[in-house]
Amino acid sequence: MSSIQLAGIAKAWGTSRALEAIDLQVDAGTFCVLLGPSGCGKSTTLRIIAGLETASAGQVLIDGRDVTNLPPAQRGVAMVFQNYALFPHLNVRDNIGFGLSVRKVEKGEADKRIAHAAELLGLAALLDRKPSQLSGGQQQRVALARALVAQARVCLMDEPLSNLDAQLRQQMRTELRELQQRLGLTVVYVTHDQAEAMSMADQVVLLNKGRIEQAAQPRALYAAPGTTFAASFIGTPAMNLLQLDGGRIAGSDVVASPRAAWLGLRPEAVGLGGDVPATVRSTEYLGADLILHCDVGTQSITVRSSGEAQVAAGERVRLGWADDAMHWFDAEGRRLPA
Ligand SMILES: Nc1ncnc2c1ncn2[C@@H]1O[C@H](COP(=O)(O)OP(=O)(O)OP(=O)(O)O)[C@@H](O)[C@H]1O
Repeated sequence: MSSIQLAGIAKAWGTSRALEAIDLQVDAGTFCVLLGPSGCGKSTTLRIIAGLETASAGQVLIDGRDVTNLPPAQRGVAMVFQNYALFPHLNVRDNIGFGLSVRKVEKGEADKRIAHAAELLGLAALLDRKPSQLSGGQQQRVALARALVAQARVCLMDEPLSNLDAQLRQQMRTELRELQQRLGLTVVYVTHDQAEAMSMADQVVLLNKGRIEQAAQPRALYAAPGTTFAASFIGTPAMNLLQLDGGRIAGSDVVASPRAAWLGLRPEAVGLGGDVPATVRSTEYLGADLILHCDVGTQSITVRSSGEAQVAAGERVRLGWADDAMHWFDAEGRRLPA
């Protein structure tokens, strides 16, 4: 098993800075997700770990060994891309084994590894097919099998599920996570989908404009976002951020904290029945849940209520929340202690 460490990694193209001061520890055998909006530097970070991009400053260590100046092939990492990068003219067997023949792994050994990976990923019956005869999910598994036969202990994945439909994506998330745990792989996985990140990761690294905004276990990130950016990026619907004005929710009489600039409330932490008057602007019925978009003073607040609740747009309601459901942030968006 291999750990990964990034120390002071920076990357610039000319005057445009893509990454600054990235310090990161990925423990051996864990699943680390790089998460963030488009352009925040996720792929660049991954490519620097892989050796496909050189850092402008800083060091990459794999298992304590400085690999900063080593070419990709000598780093012991495998990579799975969004488009799978399969060869259309080769069958599944040869696609899986491609890297082995390049590295002159002996045929008997190569066949054994291919058979094992195919078995593990449910591809054994498909070895003679061409990629065009496979579903998206099967192609994704072939790309994964190719990474596995390389026997790299570090697997780097750049949005590997983004070409799959929602249902298959869900299924592959579970499969990938199980496989990673079973084989004890160290995985660094790039996505912009926070639900994917939260459901798969041991550690979520949230990036914003080339810096680490917060790195934490999914539960810790959800329970105590360190900034308003993290608060609004994680969770569906997103956390409500209510602007405060002189210790009250702006435009209302509702008393909040005099020292904070923002009050954060998760939609599921707000309930019907309380003493905060609100007007329902619109509703979204989702079966199990009813999402209410309400106005409190001049602020908008989203409430996740039970699907059984009978509330319609235009209604006046009263909302409430527990004291410990309140998150406070200062004017710069930094979390304040409760
Ligand atoms: N080869 C390059 N030359 C110049 N700028 C680049 C290059 N590659 C990436 N960038 C810039 O670096 C920043 C980070 O890019 P990166 O691809 O790492 O973002 P990302 O978070 O993976 O985004 P996305 O989710 O859209 O793929 C962006 O501003 C991007 O425009």
